[in-house]
Formats: sequence, C-alpha cells, structure tokens
Amino acid sequence: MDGYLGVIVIVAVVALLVIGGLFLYFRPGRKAPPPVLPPEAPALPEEEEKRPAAAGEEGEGATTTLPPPVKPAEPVVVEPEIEVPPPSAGRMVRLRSRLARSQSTLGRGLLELLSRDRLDDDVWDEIEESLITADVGVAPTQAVVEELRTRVKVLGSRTHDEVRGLLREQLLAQINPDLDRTLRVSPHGERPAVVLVVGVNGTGKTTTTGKLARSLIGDGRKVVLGAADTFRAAAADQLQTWGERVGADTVRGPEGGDPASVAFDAVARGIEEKVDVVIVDTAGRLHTKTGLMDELGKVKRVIEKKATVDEVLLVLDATTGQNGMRQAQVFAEAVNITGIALTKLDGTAKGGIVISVQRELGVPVKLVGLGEGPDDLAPFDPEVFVDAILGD
Ligand SMILES: Nc1nc2c(ncn2[C@@H]2O[C@H](COP(=O)(O)OP(=O)(O)OP(=O)(O)O)[C@@H](O)[C@H]2O)c(=O)[nH]1
Repeated sequence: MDGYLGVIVIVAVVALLVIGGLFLYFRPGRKAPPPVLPPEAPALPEEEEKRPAAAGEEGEGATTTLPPPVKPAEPVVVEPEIEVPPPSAGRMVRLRSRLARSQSTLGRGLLELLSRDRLDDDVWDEIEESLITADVGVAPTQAVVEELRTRVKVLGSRTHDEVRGLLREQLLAQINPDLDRTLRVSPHGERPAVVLVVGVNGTGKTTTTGKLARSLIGDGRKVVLGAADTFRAAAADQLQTWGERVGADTVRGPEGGDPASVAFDAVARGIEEKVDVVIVDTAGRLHTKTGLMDELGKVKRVIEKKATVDEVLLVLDATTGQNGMRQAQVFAEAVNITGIALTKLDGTAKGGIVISVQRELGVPVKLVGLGEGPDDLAPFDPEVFVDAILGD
C-alpha cells in the first residue's frame, strides 16, 4: 500500500512540473527567440559597392572578388615643353610694320617738306628740326641737309619718287650699310664663342639675352646662358625661364655672388656640353665708371682663362634718347663694345638714334628689339629700316 502511495506522489509531482513548464513557455507577452541570421558578407571598398553590377553578377551563386590593393600613384614629372624658335633671317622684314608704325611720321614729314615747290630756308630749317627731333644727332643732320640741298638744286623740279630716292640714299649713307653687322658666334674648335651682354638694367638687357639665345637656337646653334647679373635674383630667374623654354642650360650663382665666377662656370659648362655659344648676362649697375670697369674687366679676364670673348653687346633702350646715349658712353669707356642691341625701337618715333649711337660709339647696331614677343629681336638691316621710315 505504501509503495502505491509513493508512486502516486511521484507521478503527481512530475505532472505538476510539466504543466508549470508548459505554462511558462506559452505565457502571453513572452519575447520570441532571436532569429538566426546568416553570417555577414565581408565589407567591400566603397567604390566597389557603388559600381553597378555587371550582367550575371547578381543573384544566387554570385561571388565577390576583392580588388587588388591600390598602389600609391607615382609623382608625375612634367617636363617643360621645348619650343622651336624661328631662324633669325628675315625677321626684320616680318617686323617691318612695327617700325613703319613708329617711324613713318618722320618719313612722311620729310617727304612732304622735300616735295614742296619752293624750298626756302624756312623749309630747310624744318627739315633739320625733324631730323634732330628724331635723335639723328647734330652732325649727321647737318651732313644730310647739306647733301640734300646740293642734290635738289641740281635736280630742279622733283617727282615724289625722286625725292624719296634722294632721302633714302642720304639716310642710308648715314647708317652705313657697309658696316660688318654679323654676330661673332662661331665656336673655336672645342671652345664655344662667348657673347657678353652689358648695359643698364631696365633697358631690356636680360630680355635681349633671352631673345638672342632663342634666335641662335633657331639658327641651329647650341647655347648655354650665364646669369652673371647676381645683383638681382629675379634677373637670374628670368634668364633661366628663357633658357628652359628653348632647352638651354642657365648657370647661376648665389645672389650677390661674384659675377666673374658665374661667367667662368658658364663658360666651363659650355665647354663641357660642347655648345656653340655661351651668352653671359652681366649686372648693369651704373655706380662709378671705375667700379663698372673693374667689374666688367674682371668678368672678361676670368672668361679669358678658358675662352675668348667674341662679342660685347651693349643693350641700349631707344626710348631713352640722350640720357641713354650718356649711359652708353660710360659702358663704352669701361669695356670694348663690339656691337649694339637697340631695344624698344617699336616704341619710339626717334629712330634716328641708330645713326647717332653708331657715330658716337663707333660700333654698329647689330640687333634691334621690335616688340615684347620672344621672337621680336632681329638682326639689323639698314635698308629695311630706311624703307620702313619712308614707306612704299
Ligand atoms: N616694346 C618693346 N619692349 C621691350 C623690348 N625689349 C624689351 N622690352 C620690354 O621692356 C620691359 C623691360 O624689360 P626690362 O625690365 O628692362 O628687363 P631687363 O632689362 O631684361 O631686366 P634687367 O636688365 O635684368 O633689369 C620688359 O617688359 C620687356 O619685355 C622691345 O624691343 N620692344
């Protein structure tokens, strides 16, 4: 009996436990067990995620390939583009219109005066004044007027062409077409030719050095530039930019350094690189004549340890008139000038400076600047010059 009772109690306890468990499991408000999620896919790089899926990539079974690691981009070195400048020949003809614009008032005025029926003293005075105003200089003006007076007397009545012919002849005679205007830029065997560029800052000296380098390169020569104007760092930068445009190296020194040492290094580089011409831009400080002589003298002496100085070009601003002439005199006394580069001839009606500067300094105008463009430097051609003054 006791055995039965024990079994009944055990069954009752088990039944109670089962009922209690079921109640707890199904009771209202009980939270559902968390859903079982599939494992997360690995994150893709942003770009890959945005990329539209290609055909066949979508849907079940598509696999994701990770992109290869991106290498950091190599820095791109942009080489400056090397320009090919035009040759020097025919440049003055090309730039003739610039001359005609600036000089034709003089030509037209003279032609009109000389074509008058009666040429009395007043007219001759006016002719003289026009020439003086155009910076022809006193002595050349007197020579021109005297010669014209004689020729006109012989001629009697004059046609326009005859007057033009007379004037052309007289102006050309004053410019002297027979002067040797060739630039000495031929190398001497292994040694390059050396051109020293001197003149006051602001005359267009550095610009002319750069333009000359272009022009020589246009003629097929190899050039090295020397920035011996160490007084002004900007001048060296400017020259270097000119050089880079046409693939010419520029040798420079520290600001305020010894110009002679830069000139020496430039010539040494020229020899090393087997170039045809080394062009040295010097400082143009007009302190004292002795100071200038010492500086330019030293530059020249130092260059001559390695090569010969073939040309000493004086850069002169045509717009500065008599003031420029005085500066030119100081340079001519300090160094042996072999040629003149007359700049800004497009910006003045006083083209007569060509005549007076040659006469005063006894050296020919070899180059003329006719604009701010890189190829606006031309070998001087007296006939083109006079024809531009007189018109066609
Ligand atoms: N119209 C015209 N401008 C020129 C000519 N030659 C130079 N120039 C300009 O004259 C300005 C003055 O040049 P500069 O400041 O004299 O330059 P620079 O003489 O080369 O400089 P530094 O000699 O180093 O002082 C520049 O804007 C040149 O472009 C020319 O023949 N015609």
